[in-house]
Amino acid sequence: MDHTIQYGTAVAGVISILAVYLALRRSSTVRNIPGPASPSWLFGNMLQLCLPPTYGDYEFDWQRIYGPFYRIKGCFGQDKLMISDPVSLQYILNSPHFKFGPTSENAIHLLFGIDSIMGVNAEDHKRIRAALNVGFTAAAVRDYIPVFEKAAQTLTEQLEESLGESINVCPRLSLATLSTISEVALGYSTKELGEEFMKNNFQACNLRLCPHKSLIDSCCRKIISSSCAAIASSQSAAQIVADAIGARLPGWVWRAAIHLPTATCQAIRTAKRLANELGNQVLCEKREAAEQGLDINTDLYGQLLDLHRLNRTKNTLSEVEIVAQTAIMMLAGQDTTANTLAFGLVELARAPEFQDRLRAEIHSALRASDGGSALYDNMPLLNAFIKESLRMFPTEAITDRVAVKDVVIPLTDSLITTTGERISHIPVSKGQNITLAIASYQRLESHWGEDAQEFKPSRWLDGPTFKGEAVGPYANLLSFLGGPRVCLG
Ligand code: HEM
Repeated sequence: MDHTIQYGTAVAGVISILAVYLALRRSSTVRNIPGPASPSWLFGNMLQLCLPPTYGDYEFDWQRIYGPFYRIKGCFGQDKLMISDPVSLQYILNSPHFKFGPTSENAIHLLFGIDSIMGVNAEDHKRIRAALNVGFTAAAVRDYIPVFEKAAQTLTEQLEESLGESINVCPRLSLATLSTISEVALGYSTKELGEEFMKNNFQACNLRLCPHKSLIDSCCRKIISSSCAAIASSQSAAQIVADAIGARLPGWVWRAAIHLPTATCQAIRTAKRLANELGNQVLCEKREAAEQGLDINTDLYGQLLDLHRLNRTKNTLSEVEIVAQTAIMMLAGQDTTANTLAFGLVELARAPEFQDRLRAEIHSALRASDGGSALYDNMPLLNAFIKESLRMFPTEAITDRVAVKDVVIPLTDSLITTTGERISHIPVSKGQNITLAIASYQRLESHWGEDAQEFKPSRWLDGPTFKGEAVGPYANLLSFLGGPRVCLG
């Protein structure tokens, strides 16, 4: 009898849990957001999103059909929200209720370290950003111009030497960006970085696990020309499933897995070791130089060390904290910048007339500068070209976030759910996976106009470029994201 009661209670319990689950499933707003049908339970819409023949083949169509806020299926039937609505994006990027998706978070910890600017959160993040900012103010960047010009000159000479030959510009652009970053951040030339570091940094940039690499991957499929073979996508269906499984594993499994004898784990371990050695070596040399009374305020690390030694502001970093930024500093800006330039060059090659006008503008500005640095802000065509390259080819085309608590996301315009309800806010539960669709946002016709899919620098010269909410730190673009974690560089 007792057993029958216990059995009955257990069955009633299971049925109640099931009923609550089904009720929640039914009432889940996310489930009722319209979106494309899922072709498979295993992959959901992920193959269409991540491996289309050309970037955006499905994504941009979905946006046209369902608007800037829709639902797709991830692997194993998971509901994901795809968001390109400017009001929602602005809200999410500035809200403390969202964090990196689990795969990005674990990859950041492994590759850049938990004490790097991308690995820390809340107050620590604010403090490290405030400290690093000395190297990224408008005045600091103006001081870097001779370094940028030297790198551009070297690259131009190399390209001129290979006139008439078919060459891959991507590794050269990558080398040029690494050399400028190394010089302005550490005061090191690429020669001083050493062969092993350089080789490993290129490899680490290309690791599929590298948070910036996955961004670049998703964007590279946009390139139709084979001239950028070096930055061709390395994603595959197996990797998409592996990422989905990895996202469900706790952090300790990731930390344990890094010791596996695979090529990827080996490359990550080496990248971290080399960055640590480099950071320590640079600080040691600067400490000695300062002790000899030399000025070390000539690059970012010198300034950070000087501020720490003299304790001039409350935002100083300890030597250990400065060293911990080396991996992110050397990786974050290299391929992001190089690939943006590569996409821009492809568009220039396609538009010889525009190329001629741009060249004329640059030559005239150089003549006006009379041997000094050209005034880049006074080159409207060049600035329009840069903005349009960033708009069309954001290196972070999509990026994932997770809600850390139940939260309500605002929308620009209301939408009608699959149950016929009109809603102007979307309630999402803690743990909800969200994809910030940056490339889609930057081609939103309601925001940028009917020609949003066209590469058209003139849009930046012909009056108002966009309608509605302004977002992002630069030119209303989200290529550098926004909010407290906006790109530092
Ligand atoms: C065209 C060039 C670049 C693009 C498109 C770009 C894009 C981005 C994006 C989208 C993020 C946000 C990542 C996320 O939170 O998911 C980011 C963060 C970051 N970027 Fe860049 N980046 C560029 C160049 C650089 C350069 C040159 C540097 C410095 C050397 C740099 C340093 C950083 C750092 C340190 C962060 C982390 C900021 C934080 O978490 O507070 N970036 N970048």
